[in-house]
Amino acid sequence: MENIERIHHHDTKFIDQNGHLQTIKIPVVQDLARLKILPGEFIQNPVAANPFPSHAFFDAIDMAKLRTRSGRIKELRKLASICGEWGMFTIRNHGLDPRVLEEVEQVVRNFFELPFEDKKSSVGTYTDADNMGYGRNFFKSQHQPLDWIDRLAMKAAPVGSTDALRVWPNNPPNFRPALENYVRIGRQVLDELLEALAEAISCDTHSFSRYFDPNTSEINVRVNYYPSCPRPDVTMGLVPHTDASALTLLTQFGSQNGLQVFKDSQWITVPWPCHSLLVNVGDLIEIMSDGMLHSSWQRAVAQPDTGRFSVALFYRPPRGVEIEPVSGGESNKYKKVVVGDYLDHFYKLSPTPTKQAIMFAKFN
Ligand SMILES: O=C(O)CCC(=O)C(=O)O
Ligand SMILES: [Fe+2]
Repeated sequence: MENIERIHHHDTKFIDQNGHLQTIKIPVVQDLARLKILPGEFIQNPVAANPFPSHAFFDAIDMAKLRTRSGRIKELRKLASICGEWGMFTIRNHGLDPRVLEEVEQVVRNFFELPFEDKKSSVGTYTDADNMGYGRNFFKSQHQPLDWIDRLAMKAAPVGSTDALRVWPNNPPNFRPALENYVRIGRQVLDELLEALAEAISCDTHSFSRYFDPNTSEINVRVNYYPSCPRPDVTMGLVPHTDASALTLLTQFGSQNGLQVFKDSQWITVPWPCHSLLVNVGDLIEIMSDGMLHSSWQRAVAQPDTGRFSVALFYRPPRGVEIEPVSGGESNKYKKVVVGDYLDHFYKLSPTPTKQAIMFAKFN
């Protein structure tokens, strides 16, 4: 009993099957980790966690080479090959100063080190199920197994989109400037990669970038914290999913073996070093590229003796934009979709046991 009193709870809001807004209390994983407790709601069935890192390796895309006339073609070939195989790739020489990422790590750690009540008051409350703020998100029903994760989510673009909601922590005070710095430079990197990816599959340079607008495109920031877990073999850090973005830029720290991708009929640990950048292809690029690029089916596993953090920037065109697959021949495999319609469909359906949401944009 004594232990139970020391576990705080997130008030998690979700829309139930009847369309009603519900609130449920979900234990704060950081507290469970401190007490080394794994309640039954966290047990995933069937247990599919594969904590064994495989020997996979892929080389990082060298953005300095992409920026040279002589190196670009070769690097684009490498990009097409790695991205085609994995639905994701790592980058180096991207120009994002390591100090920017160090500051992100610092403020994220400082935030999670605050006592629960201070974390809560730092972020404030949010009143609907829009997945923003500190707590648990993407929750569907009381019967859903819980993931071993605490999260913090904010909208960084369009600028001012969450100013009315108090979802940016005000403690530590430099949290928002540090993250916004990462977003500002991260966006430049992603804009470059949108063009490179289009060229890599022999399409017009602007095939993907033309849907983005500096003033209205969206960037959501998600900080994922997977505290050390007493039973990583029976639970999951984050259930399998694709990202509902065009591209997602990620960095991670604390540990590096948490992210897995489903490839060649098995889950493989992504070869992604701490403090480096990973770019993940989301469903919207799969649609825009008419399936020539595919979004990765990914998940995160918890780890026994170390906590892990990842910070993800989800980049996508404005909700009202209609994206049209590049034409690859006689007939397209994917349909035109309005971004907002796709997102509504995606979040209504998720989580799914297999890669399903994308069928919404596919012929047959
Ligand atoms: O923690 C990670 O490495 C991945 C997180 C992720 O897939 C997500 O936030 O969508
Ligand atoms: Fe993801």
